[in-house]
Amino acid sequence: MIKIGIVGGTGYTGVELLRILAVHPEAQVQCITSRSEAGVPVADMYPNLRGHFDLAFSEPDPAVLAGCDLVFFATPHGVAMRMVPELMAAGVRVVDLSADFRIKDLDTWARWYGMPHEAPEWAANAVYGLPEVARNAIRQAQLVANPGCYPTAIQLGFLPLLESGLVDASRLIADGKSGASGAGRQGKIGMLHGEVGESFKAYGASGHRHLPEIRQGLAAAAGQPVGVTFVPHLVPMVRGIEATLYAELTTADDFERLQGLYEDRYRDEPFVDVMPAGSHPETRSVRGANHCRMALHRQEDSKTVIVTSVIDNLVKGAAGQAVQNMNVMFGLDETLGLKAPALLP
Ligand SMILES: NC(=O)C1=CN([C@@H]2O[C@H](COP(=O)(O)OP(=O)(O)OC[C@H]3O[C@@H](n4cnc5c(N)ncnc54)[C@H](OP(=O)(O)O)[C@@H]3O)[C@@H](O)[C@H]2O)C=CC1
Ligand SMILES: CC(=O)N[C@@H](CCC(=O)OP(=O)(O)O)C(=O)O
Repeated sequence: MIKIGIVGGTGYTGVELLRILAVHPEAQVQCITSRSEAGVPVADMYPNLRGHFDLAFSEPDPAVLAGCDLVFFATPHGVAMRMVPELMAAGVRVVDLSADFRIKDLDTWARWYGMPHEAPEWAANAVYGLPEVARNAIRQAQLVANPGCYPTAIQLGFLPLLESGLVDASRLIADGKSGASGAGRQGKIGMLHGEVGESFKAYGASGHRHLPEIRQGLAAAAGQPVGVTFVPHLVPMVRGIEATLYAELTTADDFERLQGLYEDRYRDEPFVDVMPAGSHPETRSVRGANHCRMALHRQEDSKTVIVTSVIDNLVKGAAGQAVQNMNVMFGLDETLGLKAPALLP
């Protein structure tokens, strides 16, 4: 059994990790931290976990965490980078769900996250944990930076186009929509039901912190710098991300090849489903599941390829992908604990 610690267990991604790990046959959660709820039994706070966990939340204690095989950080940005060096020295493996280790250029990181990076050596060593791209590196990694939610849906949707060089990499557009759980569990006026319900808006249109992460991943796929416009939107639902992606084919004739290209690229990927061209993947088709579903579209004989891509932000966009990374790191079947289909309706 893999001995697991979770730092930041009371947030949405923390409780989603617990929901997935509760039925994972190789994982044993030993410690789950919360400073504000220390001493409270996990099942008192989250009744969906009654009968699954006999643990109480505890204060983060580096000595206890150092006794784990793997620690997940489900904390706000800036927390993991302060605690990870000590865990690395103790030989513990870490999957960080925050953005602390996702961006390699630390000046860029500091600009978007508003603080200097405090563990630059580990930022350089961390493996960006998108298994569909970096499976071999993840196997060996001591520190995995779990991708952000929008960047997961967007990178998976664009990858085959960029890897094949069939589109103009300088003019990509990603239109993202997320449910409110993407903003976490802390109280914020903008996330009240009365503010989010019956309404729909774009935000971060002049620049969102996921932009440099998306750009970094797409540039690696394209083998050249990319130009990408990303605009996120807040949708009155709890879970789910839908990304509608636009790219210009360099030759119009190539559209017919694209469906085969996508199917070939993801044929062996257990969590990526390429639907028939023209389908419209819905967020509810991935709700609670670790899948990314996508479909290709073209309007008449336009040179614009449209890809629609959906994930559950808390599963493939966070906790599910983190457990997928754990499975890869420990040489387990990658789908262990993640086989459940989506909840529908
Ligand atoms: N929500 C989503 O869809 C996604 C979120 N993420 C990322 O995952 C991380 C967690 O997100 P989410 O679960 O939504 O966040 P929440 O705000 O809901 O939860 C944060 C958790 O971290 C703990 N925490 C806060 N500050 C500290 C600290 N200084 N030291 C130790 N623990 C701390 C909190 O408990 P306490 O204060 O009691 O200690 C709480 O349990 C974030 O970095 C987020 O960006 C990634 C992908 C998707
Ligand atoms: C709806 C909403 O507010 N979403 C969050 C992104 C989700 C998130 O937590 O970001 P990471 O994936 O980087 O951790 C936002 O736009 O900041």
